[in-house]
Amino acid sequence: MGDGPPSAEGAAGGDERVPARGGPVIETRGLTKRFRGGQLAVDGLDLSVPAGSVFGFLGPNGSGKTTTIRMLMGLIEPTSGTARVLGRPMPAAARAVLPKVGALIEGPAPYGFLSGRDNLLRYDSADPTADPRTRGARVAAALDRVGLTPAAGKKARAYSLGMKQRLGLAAALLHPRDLLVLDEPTNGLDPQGMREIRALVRELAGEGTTVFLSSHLLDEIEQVCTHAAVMAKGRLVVQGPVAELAAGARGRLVVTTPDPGEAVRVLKEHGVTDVEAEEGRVTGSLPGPGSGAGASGSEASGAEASGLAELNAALVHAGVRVTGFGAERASLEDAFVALTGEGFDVAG
Ligand SMILES: Nc1ncnc2c1ncn2[C@@H]1O[C@H](COP(=O)(O)OP(=O)(O)OP(=O)(O)O)[C@@H](O)[C@H]1O
Repeated sequence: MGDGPPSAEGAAGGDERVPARGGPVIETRGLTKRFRGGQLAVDGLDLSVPAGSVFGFLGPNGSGKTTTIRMLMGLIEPTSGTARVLGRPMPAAARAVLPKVGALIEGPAPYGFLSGRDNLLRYDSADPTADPRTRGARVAAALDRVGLTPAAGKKARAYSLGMKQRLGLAAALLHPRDLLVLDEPTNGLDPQGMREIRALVRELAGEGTTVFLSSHLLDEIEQVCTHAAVMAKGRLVVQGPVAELAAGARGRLVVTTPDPGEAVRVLKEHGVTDVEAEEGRVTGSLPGPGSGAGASGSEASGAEASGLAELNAALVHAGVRVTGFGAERASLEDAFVALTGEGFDVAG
């Protein structure tokens, strides 16, 4: 807040390049923000968001997500580094880029004394490029899109948080957009509200809109995103397709047995770490692909499979009765923990 207005378009040399088809919709190089108090909120960020992706920007509270989004939208200037959105430099090209971007940042703030419909009419009329003759139809379509038609005439102050969030999305959807940027779109919503927003995001992505959404919820990213970047303390930990990120983490071994004590001993002897036993179920971290095995997902799982066979044989050889044996697929949370050495501890 109060970090100065975005500079006028053209200040950075009027670069007119448009992203190649399939090229990044958002691209940053060394993007850094140090606030006046000295707080380094974003530190040397290199982000690349492919066209057509649903890109999850993941990190615990305070990891720099909102600050990054504010720089991408030209709301604050970076301390150093560059950001390009839809192929144009930000904040220099903000006036040309922002009409093509729908954004929902820092929570919805409709006028409580106006109905949902009137909020959208007011919002649309503030847009000099919006044709007043088609305003009513545009607003009705946006309300319909987010499922607010039945509540369109209600004062926004009577809306639940989920309804306000949907109203914010409707405002972002008044015009067709190349990119949607949503900061914590499901924050504070109940499970039903979350499902509705996620379904909407999937629908929009299915129509070809690139969606960039921040979240501190790992399972949310796994459910809706094709790609993700993980932030911790202002720095990028990793980015890539979600399937690859999860595959990079080691799965967890699960053995079901009536002899848990013996199973624990044998597994530990064979290099399984972090072994835990509870009620006939023993779990542990697999000796992973890290040591010597190939780095790609398929090679790693090959190495993992042969390790599994040996562990199973060792258990049987030691006379441990095994009723179930296998590896649970690693989740994005496992990947995060493996990459940062920290739990993904979220306060809310
Ligand atoms: N205007 C500001 N002045 C000083 N420090 C700030 C400012 N805005 C954010 N910060 C600090 O920068 C860091 C990153 O904050 P940011 O809001 O970007 O994180 P976040 O990942 O979006 O977290 P949250 O989900 O809680 O918003 C935090 O330590 C925060 O206190």
